[in-house]
Amino acid sequence: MAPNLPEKQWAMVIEKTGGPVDYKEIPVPKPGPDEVLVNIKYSGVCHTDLHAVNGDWPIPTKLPLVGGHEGAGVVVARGDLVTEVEIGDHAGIKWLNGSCLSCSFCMQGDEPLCPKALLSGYTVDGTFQQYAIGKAAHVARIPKEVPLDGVAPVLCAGITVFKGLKESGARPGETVAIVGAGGGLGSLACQYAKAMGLQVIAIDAGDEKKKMCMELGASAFCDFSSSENLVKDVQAATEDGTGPHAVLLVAVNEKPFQQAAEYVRPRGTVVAIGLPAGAFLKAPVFETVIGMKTIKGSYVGNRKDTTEALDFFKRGLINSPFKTIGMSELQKVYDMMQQGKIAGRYVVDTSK
Ligand SMILES: NC(=O)c1ccc[n+]([C@@H]2O[C@H](COP(=O)([O-])OP(=O)(O)OC[C@H]3O[C@@H](n4cnc5c(N)ncnc54)[C@H](O)[C@@H]3O)[C@@H](O)[C@H]2O)c1
Ligand SMILES: [Zn+2]
Ligand SMILES: [Zn+2]
Repeated sequence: MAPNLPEKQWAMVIEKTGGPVDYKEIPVPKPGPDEVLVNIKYSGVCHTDLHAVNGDWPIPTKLPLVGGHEGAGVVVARGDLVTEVEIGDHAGIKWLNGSCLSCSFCMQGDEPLCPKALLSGYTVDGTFQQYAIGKAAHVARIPKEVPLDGVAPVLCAGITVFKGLKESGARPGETVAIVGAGGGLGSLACQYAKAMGLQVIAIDAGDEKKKMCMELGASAFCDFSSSENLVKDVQAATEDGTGPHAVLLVAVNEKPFQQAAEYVRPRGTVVAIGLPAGAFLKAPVFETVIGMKTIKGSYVGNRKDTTEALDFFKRGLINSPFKTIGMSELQKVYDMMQQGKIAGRYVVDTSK
């Protein structure tokens, strides 16, 4: 442990499921032998953090809990076994805090599927604190020339949509519908899709999100709140009217998970990423079979996806909007998120 580290730090903590989230002083954690301690400067706020507060999902969180899993900062201490990460390196703590690295999933680069995976801001404390712990093998290596506020949302939203687009099999020139395009994952998905040479149909609600999606490179916007027939509108937005080649579902609402298989093009792929509580996917068997459609899930990304997603950002290909707010005001972000009012991503500054 570096001698000049403080004993205490500021953090956002929930004591029980349902919140509230309190700004309080807690001890600075000490890294274990295979871990690093990162002085988090900025952390993005993902809808997953709100699911964790609300207890939406079938897996319980640890309690008390420090949420957050898009944390970007500077390595300030490391355990005795850590050789590949240096003090002073810029690093990111992402959703996958650690995995066993030796099970059959880890061995083939499917670390998110590891039965022993540690989840930041869920099963271990996350990044809504000034000093957070990550397994050295899993921390994201952030190039020094990259701004830590702007890169924070890449650490979950970016990696996840980048992986989802790869899983969709969509090729340059083809069309992808992004459902929930105005949110955190969606806004990054518009940019990654554009950078990959895909055409984007953005689906979300309201003029602010429409304007943002069009600026991010979408070629069409469908407003789910005012459309009388979304399936027809999405198909009509494609060149030959047969629907998009792929659909990325990043909305936090069950309805689009029951619609996407209807408007995806024959041979097309629906990729489910958003995790609305208690929701089910639905598809008409007849059209799915005779249209040879694929429906699949996609879950964050592995270490290689992380490096690649960060590299897109470093090359200046990803410029999704974010707003910065003091970490102590996290509850305000949750309130806006609950109401679907955030266009893009909020990033918290851990110094305030
Ligand atoms: N699979 C994964 O690996 C993974 C990773 C990160 C986040 N997630 C999940 O993805 C979801 C999205 O997270 P986020 O941070 O982008 O949330 P967000 O709140 O920023 O964005 C969600 C967007 O969906 C839009 N929306 C709501 N209903 C819709 C509908 N019927 N049609 C189209 N759009 C609709 C909202 O207006 C909003 O813009 C969350 O459930 C989160 O837990 C999954
Ligand atoms: Zn996330
Ligand atoms: Zn494993």
